[in-house]
Formats: sequence, C-alpha cells, structure tokens
Amino acid sequence: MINRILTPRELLIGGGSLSQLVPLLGRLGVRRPMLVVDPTILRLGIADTAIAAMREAGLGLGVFSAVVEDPTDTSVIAAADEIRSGSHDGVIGFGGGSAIDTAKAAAILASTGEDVRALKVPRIVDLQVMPLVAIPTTAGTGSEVTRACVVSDTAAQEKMLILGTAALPAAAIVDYELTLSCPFRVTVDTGLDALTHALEALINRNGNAHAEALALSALRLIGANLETVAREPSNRAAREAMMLGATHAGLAVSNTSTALIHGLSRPIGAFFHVPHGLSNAMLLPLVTEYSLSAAPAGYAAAARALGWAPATMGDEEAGHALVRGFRDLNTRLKVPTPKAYGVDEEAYFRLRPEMARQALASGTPGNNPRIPSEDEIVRLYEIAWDGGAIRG
Ligand SMILES: NC(=O)c1ccc[n+]([C@@H]2O[C@H](COP(=O)([O-])OP(=O)(O)OC[C@H]3O[C@@H](n4cnc5c(N)ncnc54)[C@H](O)[C@@H]3O)[C@@H](O)[C@H]2O)c1
Ligand SMILES: [Fe+2]
Repeated sequence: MINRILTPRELLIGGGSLSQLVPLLGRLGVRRPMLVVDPTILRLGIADTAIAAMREAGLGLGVFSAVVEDPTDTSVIAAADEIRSGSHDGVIGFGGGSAIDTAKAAAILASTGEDVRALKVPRIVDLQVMPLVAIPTTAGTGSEVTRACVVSDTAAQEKMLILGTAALPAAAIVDYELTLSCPFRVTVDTGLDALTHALEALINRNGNAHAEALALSALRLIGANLETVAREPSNRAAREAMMLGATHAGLAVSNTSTALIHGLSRPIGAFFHVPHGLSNAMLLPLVTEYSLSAAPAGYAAAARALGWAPATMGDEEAGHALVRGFRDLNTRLKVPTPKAYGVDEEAYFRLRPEMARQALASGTPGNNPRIPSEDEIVRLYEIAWDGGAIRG
C-alpha cells in the first residue's frame, strides 16, 4: 500500500522561533506578506516584534485582523479581497486555528479565484497557492501542519471542511511562548482538541505507521502535561510539551483524516457555537465507548500512551480504562455537557437529523473503526445531550 504523507516544507520549532520569521519569508521568496492575525493577539502586543521586524526589513506588509472565531465565508472573502487588492505574494496566519484557517482559505481564494463553497469535501483541493506561513498561538488545532481548513457557510449553517495541498502551509513557526497568555478555558479546550486529533489518527481506518508514531508521541506529551498547563499557565516546560504534542497530533491527523468525534462535533459547533475543542471533548467518552469493540488494540494503545493503563493490562480492560479516563478528565477540566453548556434543548433535538446528515456528508464518520448509520448518529446525539453512556 502506498501512503501519501504531506508536511510543510519547513518547521521552526522552539521557544523564540518567532524571531526567525523574516529570514523564513526570504527563503520562501515572499516580499509582500499579508498578516492575517487574531485581534486578541494584536491587542495583547504578541505580534508587535514580528510586525516591526517585517517593516524594518522593507517588506510590503499588509495587516488583516477582522478574524472571527470559527471563520465564516464572508470573513475569508474579505481577507482574500485585501490580499488581491494589496498585490500580496504570501500570507501569514497568526493566532489560533481561526486565524490560521482564515489565512488558508483567503490564500486559496486569492490565488485561484475559486468560490469558497466549491472547495468543500468531497473535492480534494490540490491546487497551487501562494506560500502560507502558519504561526499558532494555541496548542490545539495543529492547523499549522494540516492539509485541512474549516470555514462556516453562514447561509447553510454548516462548517465546511476543505482538504488538499492548497490548505497545507508552506512553513510553520511553532513557538510555545506564544501560548503563555492563553486563559484557562482556551488552554483546556484547545488541548482537548489536540488530544482528539491524536486519538482519531491512531484508531483511523486510514491509519499508517507515520501517523501512528506521531499520534502516540502526541498522546504521551498531552497526557503528561494537559492538566499541568490547566493548573499552572506559566509552566514553560508544560506549555512547550503541549505545543509539540499539538503539532505532532496535527501531523498525525493530517495524514489520516479525522473520524467520528470530529464528524459529530462540527455540526454542534455550526449550530450552537460551542468552541471546537469543547464540542469534541463533550463527545470523547461516548464516541470512544461506541467505537471500542471495533479497534481494541488502538484504543488500548491510546490508554497506555496517556498513562491511564499499565503496559501489562489487556486490551479490553485498557479500552474501558480509556473511556473512564475521558469521563474523569472532563470532570476535572470542567467540560460541560451540551445541556450544561446552555445549548437550546428544543433546537438541539429538532436539529439532530440535520446534524446527522451534515456529519455523514463530511465523510469523516466513514474513517471510524465502527461506522454508524444516520439513525445511530441521531441516537448518539441524544445520549450526548446530558453526558450519558451507552451502558447507562
Ligand atoms: N485546519 C485544521 O486542521 C483545524 C483542526 C481543528 C480545528 N480547526 C478549526 O480551528 C478553529 C478553532 O481554533 P482554536 O481552537 O485555536 O481557537 P480560536 O482560534 O478560535 O481561538 C479561541 C480564542 O482564544 C483566543 N486566543 C488565541 N490565542 C491566544 C493567546 N495566545 N492568548 C490569549 N488568547 C488567545 C482567541 O482570540 C479566541 O478568542 C475552529 O474554527 C476549528 O474548526 C481547524
Ligand atoms: Fe479539531
């Protein structure tokens, strides 16, 4: 079997690596970068030295900061228009996944002239685009190394998945110091997103040895450090480990695709604006319990890498320890159920068939070890409402 493994052409990893942005742009041949930056990052002054260095180097810098959380079609079209009108020849995505995905989608639109809706899966967008440098400020999405990008279709209330080399950054700067300012909820939710990426890469039907190695590395790093960063936001060693874990998880999942948790999570985000990592975490215990019997070795390996099952424990028992571990972790990290989060109950139950349809249309449930029918997905949404379990 042939595995097609894709990664950015250059990764700069380590504290202080942001200082290398100007020479990196030089190596990529970018003279007129458009900086697509999270407004909070701009306000906190986190991008100031990079902006000053680019100006000092005489680069034709543009700044777009109208990034919205869970980027929309209208916001990415606005960014693309500015890239085109400013004749920019490269894009920098600086912020959480929302800023990086805005930069990705805008670079694709500006480079190709395509309509954003025409890019969504099942199409694979292997088109040539201008160089993109991704600089994450959350240890979460791994978008800095993935060939994926998520844009909300405002009219259809759907989170569109865009996949292909067009969405793969040319380079990434992975500097954990940029995450030191993340508040508790952002730290935890994005960390749980990274954990979900690693798990879904490990148990994926498209699994491969490359993704497995990186997923296990990510689970070890995240298992040992997520609760530490939640408790001690200034712990640099733990922040560094979480950042590396998120990038490893991104490299893993980009080369397998996501699975059932992300498939079910995106519609919850699209309709009820639950942050992405949180909607994943709400589903982690239940979907793992549902899927366990179809990939016992993979789930057991995840439990061991997270430190929740000793090497001597058999696969079946380790799988159950994993489900229990996710439930306990959610309690300790204050992850609410959809009900406790304040999701509108009437709308949630009315929309569950449409959410199931969108989940299946994204294609990702088909990568899960156990593939659910549309009716089973509706049932999973029902059980997830107040954090229920299949075995009661
Ligand atoms: N492309 C991919 O591979 C991929 C993978 C997973 C998720 N996503 C997408 O990424 C988006 C979520 O990204 P995210 O979870 O990183 O959250 P985000 O980018 O939406 O940021 C969440 C909040 O944290 C703030 N923030 C970010 N960095 C900060 C910092 N260093 N200090 C203080 N505040 C900071 C932001 O301003 C924002 O208010 C969703 O749209 C999701 O669908 C993409
Ligand atoms: Fe994710």
